[in-house]
Amino acid sequence: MSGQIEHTLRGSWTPSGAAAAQLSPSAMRWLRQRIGLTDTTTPAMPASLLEVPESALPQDARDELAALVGGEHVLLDDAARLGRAGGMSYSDLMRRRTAADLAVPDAVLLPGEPELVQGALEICARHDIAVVPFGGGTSVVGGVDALRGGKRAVVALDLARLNKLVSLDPVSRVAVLQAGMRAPEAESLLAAHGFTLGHFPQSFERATIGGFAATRSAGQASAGYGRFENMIEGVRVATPRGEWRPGVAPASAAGPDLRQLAVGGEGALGVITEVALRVRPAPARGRYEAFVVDGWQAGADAVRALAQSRALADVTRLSDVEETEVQLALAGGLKSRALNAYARANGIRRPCLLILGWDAASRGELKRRRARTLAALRDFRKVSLGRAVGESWKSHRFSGPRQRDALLDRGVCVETLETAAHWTGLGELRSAVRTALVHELGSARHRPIVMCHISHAYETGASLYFTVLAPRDEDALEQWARAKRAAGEAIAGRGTISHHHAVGVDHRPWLEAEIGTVGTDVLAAAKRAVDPTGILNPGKLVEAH
Ligand SMILES: Cc1cc2nc3c(=O)[nH]c(=O)nc-3n(C[C@H](O)[C@H](O)[C@H](O)COP(=O)(O)OP(=O)(O)OC[C@H]3O[C@@H](n4cnc5c(N)ncnc54)[C@H](O)[C@@H]3O)c2cc1C
Repeated sequence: MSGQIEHTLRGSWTPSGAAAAQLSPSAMRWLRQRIGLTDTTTPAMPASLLEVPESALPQDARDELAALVGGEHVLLDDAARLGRAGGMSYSDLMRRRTAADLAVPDAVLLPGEPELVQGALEICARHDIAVVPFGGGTSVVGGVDALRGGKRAVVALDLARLNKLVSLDPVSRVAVLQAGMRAPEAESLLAAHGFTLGHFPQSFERATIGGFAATRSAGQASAGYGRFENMIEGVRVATPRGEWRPGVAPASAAGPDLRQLAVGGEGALGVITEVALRVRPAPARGRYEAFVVDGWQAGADAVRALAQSRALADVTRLSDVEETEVQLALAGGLKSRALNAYARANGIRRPCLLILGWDAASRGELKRRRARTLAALRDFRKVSLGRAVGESWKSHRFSGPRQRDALLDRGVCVETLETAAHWTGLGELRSAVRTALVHELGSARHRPIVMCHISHAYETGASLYFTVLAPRDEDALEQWARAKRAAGEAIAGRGTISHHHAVGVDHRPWLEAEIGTVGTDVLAAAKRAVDPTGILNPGKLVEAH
């Protein structure tokens, strides 16, 4: 794992692209057979083949912005602009591979202080220029698409230079971090003081503190450390109307919690420049282990039992039969056969992988917490696969995007989507989404794999995270757009359109059905209050009018 992947790299996760993945020839043979893939290769396209329109940023605005942030921090070159053109969804990556239309910003701004972000917004508002806040650029819902929204031009406001630890209060255990700091840097700065945030999404290597806050991100250890918004004590936000800093105490009854307008505001309700975060002492001990349980429903019941008896491990992750099969097959066919034989010998017919991981301050605490989790699972049939499989999951937990690069090169349509619901409706939600995806992506030639896991569980329900693997159509963008539409329709009325990826552009068609007309009006009113002319991230989450 590298903590320093250049976040303006857009066509692949790491500079070495597919070569960074460990996909063996036997894994690829298995996949070809399983989904009906033909032997095509579609490597990433060089950036020089992508079209970059001339910058539309007016000269007077350019001069004012350069005077404010420094001429060297207003970038107009093609590489800088392409480096902030879109996020990291399958569609974003395919647009790069097929040289389809990219929404390229007219310029990139790199302010170095919160006051300069504020100043830049005021200049952009005066010149009617749209502003897209850009953190790590890992959005998978079109959140950083450089949409102009009828404005004269659009700039990407890259927060990369806002990367300082502003303060650390070890007594209250509150750290104030600037918004452009990336997760690995945040963890290593906090580790130097003996603390951790405990936020480990799969996008950890590239995503930023501001991006996590703006999208209400959820990390793999959310059961132990909470979702990102649970860690937020306060935010500093720049808006075209001026700066505000909601959040002065750990809890407050001074009206609705206004922090939540910036947290989850997706850059449409302000640019977060600093975040005050609850930190915890870095764990001295950790243990990850793996089990298989018999079938999805038994596994979901087991995770519910853990959540409802407050015995969840910090990482609690249940894969369905399909995901278990794929994980093992892509890791090496022999392992898959051996596991199935072992599971069957122990009475498990439909193995579903359950990963449990605990962090603790001491050996004693680790022992107590593990015992509590295992006691809550006592009545569920399960077979232990031991620590090696659990620790291997942990050490590969950021490798998914590398594998995705390799699959993209080989003509696979590979994408994820997520939702959440209460326990009562979770089974129906899973079936509905699965059915929709299999129907849309399947054909006589194509046999898609639709897999699912639970990685965030609550007393009242859980998230569902789907991954699809299917042979790619001629028109890759339309193929996925159809599947995504079908999944969105299946989710509407059964669960939330997003548990942690946010709304962006892609989920807007379903937002009103979820929050109602009154909810949409409340969001629009908030938008008008902070951004009267609608320059902030047009086309995402909410419009001003
Ligand atoms: C391979 C992969 C795995 C992922 N895994 C997870 C996961 O496990 N959990 C999870 O929650 N998400 C995951 N995501 C989604 C994504 O990483 C998260 O949404 C993350 O929070 C985005 O952070 P970022 O810094 O990259 O934000 P960006 O992508 O740069 O921005 C995301 C949105 O927030 C806005 N924004 C960014 N910074 C600011 C700011 N300072 N102020 C205001 N608005 C801002 C942007 O305008 C945009 O709308 C994954 C994405 C990928 C590609």
